[in-house]
Amino acid sequence: MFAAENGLKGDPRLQAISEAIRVLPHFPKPGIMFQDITTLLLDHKTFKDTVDIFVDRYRNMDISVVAGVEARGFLFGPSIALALGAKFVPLRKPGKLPGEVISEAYALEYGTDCLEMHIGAIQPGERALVIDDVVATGGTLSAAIRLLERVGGEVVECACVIGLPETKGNCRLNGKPLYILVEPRQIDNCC
Ligand SMILES: O=P(O)(O)OC[C@H]1O[C@H](OP(=O)(O)OP(=O)(O)O)[C@H](O)[C@@H]1O
Ligand SMILES: Nc1ncnc2[nH]cnc12
Repeated sequence: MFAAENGLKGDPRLQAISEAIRVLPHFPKPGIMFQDITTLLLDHKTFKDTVDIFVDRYRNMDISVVAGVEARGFLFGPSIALALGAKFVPLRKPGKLPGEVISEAYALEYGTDCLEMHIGAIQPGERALVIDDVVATGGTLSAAIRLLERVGGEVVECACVIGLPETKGNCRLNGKPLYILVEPRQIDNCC
């Protein structure tokens, strides 16, 4: 669900967040409209508003785990975790975590990728929020949900700053709710 349809209708922070995201056409390959959140991070107020919206939403949901998806989920997740009094668990690409891991493969547009999580990072029954910058097909978040559920975690919700149109239907999010702040803008400065 989009934040604007869920209590934040007309909230000027959402428009500011949308406008702070740079849209770069044809990155990393032709035809992709890349949603670049690094420009949002340059704007302290808007960056803080982004984190605060998530913190306000999850403050009273008894979340003890914030799981961030590599790489850009790492930019938002730790701040949210600290504000909630929760632990932060990194979900990393293959071969990056030094300890014993469990892995979940997922489909990309072309080929597959994989996310890994340290065994022992979360305990059965812990309530988790999964955070990333963008959801497009939902494949990445679905793998994240599977990882957490394999060790008995309860995924309360997945949260993203941006939801691409492909998100509609949410069919690949394993039945878990998805909370999105803004839709992508189509273009900034084309070609
Ligand atoms: O919903 P999906 O279709 O799965 O796509 C969303 C994922 O794609 C991007 O990461 P990317 O795979 O580019 O990895 P990176 O952050 O390591 O560059 C983005 O940060 C999400 O994690
Ligand atoms: N258009 C896009 N911009 C940024 N990250 C993405 N991940 C998948 N599609 C993306």
